[in-house]
Amino acid sequence: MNGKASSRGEQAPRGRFITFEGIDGAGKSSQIAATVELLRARGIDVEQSREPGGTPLGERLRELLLHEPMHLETEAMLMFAARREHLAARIEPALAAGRWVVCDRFSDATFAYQVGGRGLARDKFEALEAWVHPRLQPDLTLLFDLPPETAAARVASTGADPDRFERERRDFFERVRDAYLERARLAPRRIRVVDADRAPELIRADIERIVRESLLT
Ligand SMILES: Nc1ncnc2c1ncn2[C@@H]1O[C@H](COP(=O)(O)OP(=O)(O)OP(=O)(O)O)[C@@H](O)[C@H]1O
Ligand SMILES: Cc1cn([C@H]2C[C@H](O)[C@@H](COP(=O)(O)O)O2)c(=O)[nH]c1=O
Repeated sequence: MNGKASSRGEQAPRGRFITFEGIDGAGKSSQIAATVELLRARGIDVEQSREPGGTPLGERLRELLLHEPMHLETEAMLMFAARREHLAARIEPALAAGRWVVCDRFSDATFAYQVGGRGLARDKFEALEAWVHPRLQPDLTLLFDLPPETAAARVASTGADPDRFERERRDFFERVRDAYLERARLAPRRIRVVDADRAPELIRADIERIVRESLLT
């Protein structure tokens, strides 16, 4: 389970890939930390990462993506460029070595934000996804669902300068939320919708149960 190679040189079982998704301010960050802690307490070797980002190049692309105005297709392609690097440099090697990867966002975010929020053509998203990760999908995706006005109030309460996405209007986040829920309907076994409009302890308990039932039994 912990991904270390055995002394007899047997191949470690492939690690598991868990992603967290939701609109900005959904409350993923602290729940990701708690999930990583839960897995480590079980003796699982876990890498935590995020998108866009997760590699030195990906983090530089993140700076551009979050702060530099750009064409919608440029935005989608840069998201997938950062993802390609992330897969090659971190995700694939970790999974192959038996380590688990817990990642803040993956391609469901591109479907939600670029297709749903911005109106990118679906066939362009599908072509990029098929090119960059034709076979890989997360083993489990936790989709934090809540009304955009609640999420916006949470973002505002942090007092941090909002980035290019956080400055979007409520109707943008309504479309992003709808696209996430559509994606969840298309992959109900993989994408589990979590009611994020609740106290953190209740959300945490739900996530523990889902992770246990889906991946630890
Ligand atoms: N269940 C909750 N109830 C109320 N406030 C919460 C809850 N979860 C998180 N928050 C608060 O909301 C703010 C945003 O949370 P957090 O940074 O975890 O969201 P996020 O989903 O990671 O956001 P982003 O995607 O924008 O980085 C923080 O101030 C956090 O303390
Ligand atoms: C992976 C990915 C992300 N985004 C957007 C979503 C968020 O607004 C930012 C990332 O910041 P976070 O708050 O740290 O999650 O990027 C996107 O539009 N498309 C994507 O594929």
